[in-house]
Amino acid sequence: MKKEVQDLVNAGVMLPLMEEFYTIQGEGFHKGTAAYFIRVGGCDVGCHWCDVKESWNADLHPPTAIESIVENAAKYSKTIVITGGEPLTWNMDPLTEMLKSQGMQIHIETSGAYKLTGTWDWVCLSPKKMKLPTKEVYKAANELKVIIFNKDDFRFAEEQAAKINENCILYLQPEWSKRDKMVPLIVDYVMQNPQWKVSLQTHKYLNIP
Ligand SMILES: C[S@@+](CC[C@H](N)C(=O)[O-])C[C@H]1O[C@@H](n2cnc3c(N)ncnc32)[C@H](O)[C@@H]1O
Ligand SMILES: Nc1nc2[nH]cc(C(=O)O)c2c(=O)[nH]1
Ligand code: SF4
Ligand SMILES: [Mg+2]
Repeated sequence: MKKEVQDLVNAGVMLPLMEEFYTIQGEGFHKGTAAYFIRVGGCDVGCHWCDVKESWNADLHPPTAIESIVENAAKYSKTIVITGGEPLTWNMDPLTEMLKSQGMQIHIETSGAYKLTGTWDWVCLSPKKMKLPTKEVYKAANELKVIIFNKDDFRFAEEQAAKINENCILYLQPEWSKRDKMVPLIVDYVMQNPQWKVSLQTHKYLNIP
């Protein structure tokens, strides 16, 4: 990548854009709501069950001016979800400022592993054991969404819930490939521990992006 472009990416005024699509938020608190998704490339958290591994290598995704990202988004929706990859790999201040100036509601899907940048109307924190969230993200999170791949993830979920702000809504979401095994355990767990709610990847059942 040319140095000029690299500098713009580092500043957050260009971002490696993997894909953008208008769909229904499938997961968590806003499931069922129409939203425009912006998927930014780049992630080195390394979840072995990640369902978008193609996003990891930022070099495979074209550096794109945030003006053009915002211009596209404005055609579709007032509700924007920034995801990835790990969006907090990059400085989210310029993108979120520009989306806000267009009056958009901006949500983020994040592992919280890097510095919290950007201004957000909704923060979905999905913490990962390999790279834990920063203190700031625990404070800012509106929902905590822990992925359940095995039984130890229930322990991890409680450990994360102990660190989160008191208004945060708590979700357990089955890892997709383990859903048949994990869903019954999650159902029992939520009935025993009703401070938690179930989140499913409903878009996968609906066969939409
Ligand atoms: C692909 S990640 C991108 C955003 C950010 N890197 C993160 O992990 O939160 C979007 C959401 O999908 C979840 N996810 C990824 N792979 C999954 C899988 N195989 N089963 C269930 N949820 C998954 C993540 O935990 C996260 O909540
Ligand atoms: N429909 C739909 N809802 C989603 N919620 C979080 C997603 C993500 O990959 O961040 C996602 C996604 O990829 N599609
Ligand atoms: S942090 Fe998110 S994008 Fe990165 S590997 Fe894990 S699930 Fe995938
Ligand atoms: Mg997804």
